[in-house]
Amino acid sequence: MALPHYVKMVEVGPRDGLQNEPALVPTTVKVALIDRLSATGLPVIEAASFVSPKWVPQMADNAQVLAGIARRPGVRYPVLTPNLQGFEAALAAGADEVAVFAAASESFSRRNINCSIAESLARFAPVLEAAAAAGVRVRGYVSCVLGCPYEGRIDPQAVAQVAAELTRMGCYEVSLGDTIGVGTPEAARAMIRVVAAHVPVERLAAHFHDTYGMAVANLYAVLQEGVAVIDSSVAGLGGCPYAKGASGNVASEDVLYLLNGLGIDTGVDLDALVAAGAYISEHLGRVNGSKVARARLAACAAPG
Ligand SMILES: CC(C)(COP(=O)([O-])OP(=O)([O-])OC[C@H]1O[C@@H](n2cnc3c(N)ncnc32)[C@H](O)[C@@H]1OP(=O)([O-])[O-])[C@@H](O)C(=O)NCCC(=O)NCCSC(=O)C[C@@](C)(O)CC(=O)[O-]
Repeated sequence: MALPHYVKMVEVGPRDGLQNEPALVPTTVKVALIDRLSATGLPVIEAASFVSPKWVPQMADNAQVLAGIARRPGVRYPVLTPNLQGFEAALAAGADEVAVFAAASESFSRRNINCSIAESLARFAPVLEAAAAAGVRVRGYVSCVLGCPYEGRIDPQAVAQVAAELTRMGCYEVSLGDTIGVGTPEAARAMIRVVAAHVPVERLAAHFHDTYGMAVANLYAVLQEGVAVIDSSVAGLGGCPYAKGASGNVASEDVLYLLNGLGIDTGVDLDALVAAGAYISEHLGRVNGSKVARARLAACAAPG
């Protein structure tokens, strides 16, 4: 299949990236990061999650984050909602889009949201109903699409079943998470082919973590299968609190460099994205997880 002409980049750093930070990141820093990201041309920035603060303390300031950001016209700011309680809180905080999150692995579902896959889907049903009534779009996630930290290999048919059910329930897009970043290109391609037999490929997103350094290669494989929505995290921030050892999402700067090199339009400015990643890396006091950003920053710092 020909490569897409346009890819929608979904920035998940402020949520997926920061949810795993051990020290609480000040709300003002989260807001400043999101505002820097929205100035880069990114069309979607996942801003927070409305989950139990006992489970993920880093996201406890979700409403303050939504209240603090300067919403840019044309940019969407989805938030994660695992149940109706989360949805109602998100709506009250002014969320314009939400995401529900399931898994293709029973063990991961239990560890992440304390219920089976079937129970999670049953919990999402009232969220989707309430969202439809409120005119709020809902995205769906499926975790562990290329491997599970507790069960190992995951059958692509299991991924397809959950993705198809989320679509049937009303999710406009389903994001497929390689939560622990164990995929390789042909496995990613094969998984997409199986899922795309049940859900149109235009409605699928790739959400790949870079634990084994394969994410960019995996993205190139699934772009060739027609996937045109990519989730990524500025400076490669993150990990998952319920997947020990999982590193961050693929870095947004690395994805953009790949897409620019392939001549695929995104509307995102690489220099502005590098600057946003430098800002948060400096705040967190950590090495920038994007190789592209490190190279660009080093080139800027070099004399002459
Ligand atoms: C789903 C629950 C809440 C179930 O947790 P539970 O303990 O089974 O829930 P419960 O309904 O029995 O409620 C227990 C307590 O939580 C409260 N509660 C209940 N719901 C909410 C809510 N929405 N917001 C705030 N508080 C809530 C509720 O009020 C109660 O409070 P208490 O009476 O004890 O004071 C919990 O397991 C949870 O919050 N899990 C979140 C886990 C999480 O955020 N994981 C990371 C995101 S997923 C991810 O990163 C993967 C992804 C999406 O990026 C894709 C990929 O890479 O694979």
